[in-house]
Amino acid sequence: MTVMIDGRQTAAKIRSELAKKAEVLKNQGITPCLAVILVGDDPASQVYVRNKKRAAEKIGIETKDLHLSAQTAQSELLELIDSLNDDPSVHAILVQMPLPKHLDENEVINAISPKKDADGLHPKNLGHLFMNEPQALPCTPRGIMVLLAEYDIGVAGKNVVIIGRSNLVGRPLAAMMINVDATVTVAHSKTKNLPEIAKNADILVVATGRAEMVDQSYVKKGATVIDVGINRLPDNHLVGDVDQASVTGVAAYLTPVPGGVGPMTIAMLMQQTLELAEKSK
Ligand SMILES: Nc1nc2c(c(=O)[nH]1)N[C@@H](CN(C=O)c1ccc(C(=O)N[C@@H](CCC(=O)O)C(=O)O)cc1)CN2
Ligand SMILES: [Mg+2]
Repeated sequence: MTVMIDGRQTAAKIRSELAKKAEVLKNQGITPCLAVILVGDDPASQVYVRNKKRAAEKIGIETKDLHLSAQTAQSELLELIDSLNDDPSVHAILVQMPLPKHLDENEVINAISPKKDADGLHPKNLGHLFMNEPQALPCTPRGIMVLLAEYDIGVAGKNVVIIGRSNLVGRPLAAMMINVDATVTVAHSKTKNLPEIAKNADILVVATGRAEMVDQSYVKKGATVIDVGINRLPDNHLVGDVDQASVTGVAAYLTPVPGGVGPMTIAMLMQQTLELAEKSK
């Protein structure tokens, strides 16, 4: 039997706790505020930004909506970030990724004050994570750790295989897993014998960006499978990086797409915004 991990329900529970925290902050004279920067008109990014703003509103977090044209120059974006860094009414800043190709994402992330780093992607915050003294954390991997805890899936001493080495997911997740005593393998597109390596995992995290790539030949019986992928098929339906039908019955736990990791990313962004607002006191 495979238990489907309900990210929607877990995220909703977290959001209702966060609404109470936001109320407490407001009573202390702090209105938490998240600045959301979107450059260009990528349809998926527009949906994510809209969902983030909606979630913030419901919790009682103010948002500053900064939508820039796809032709925005790097210098203009950096100036905007500078002004938000200096604005005491803004507690958290996020730049929706990916940015248009002409922009340098690393330089942009580096420009955000680490104290207002809603996504936990600034090199200083990643450094804190690597030293196991976490400050702001990347939202998707943090959401995965919370989901595992919610379902009492132990991590210490487990073999964790992460397929994908992005700065957004794979690399920070590896650090988080090491910090709680997992044995971690990070695999990627150049990894040899990938199914064999994946089959060694007690917890398999798939963030390849390739629709339904991972089937049951990658999964050990009884493993936990976390699907980070979001792929829209030509018929408009959404699938993950895991072939869910193939893995069902083999995995003990599986995150669905949609409704698994995605909603947790947004809940963690809200949590981090409140934490940054709290620390600004
Ligand atoms: N600055 C950032 N950019 C990006 C991040 C990020 O964490 N910070 N992650 C992804 C996109 N993303 C948030 O930005 C994100 C993606 C998907 C979901 C989500 O809730 N997905 C739903 C399905 C939504 C749909 O119907 O399309 C689900 O999985 O159930 C939330 C956040 C890249 N960029
Ligand atoms: Mg670029």
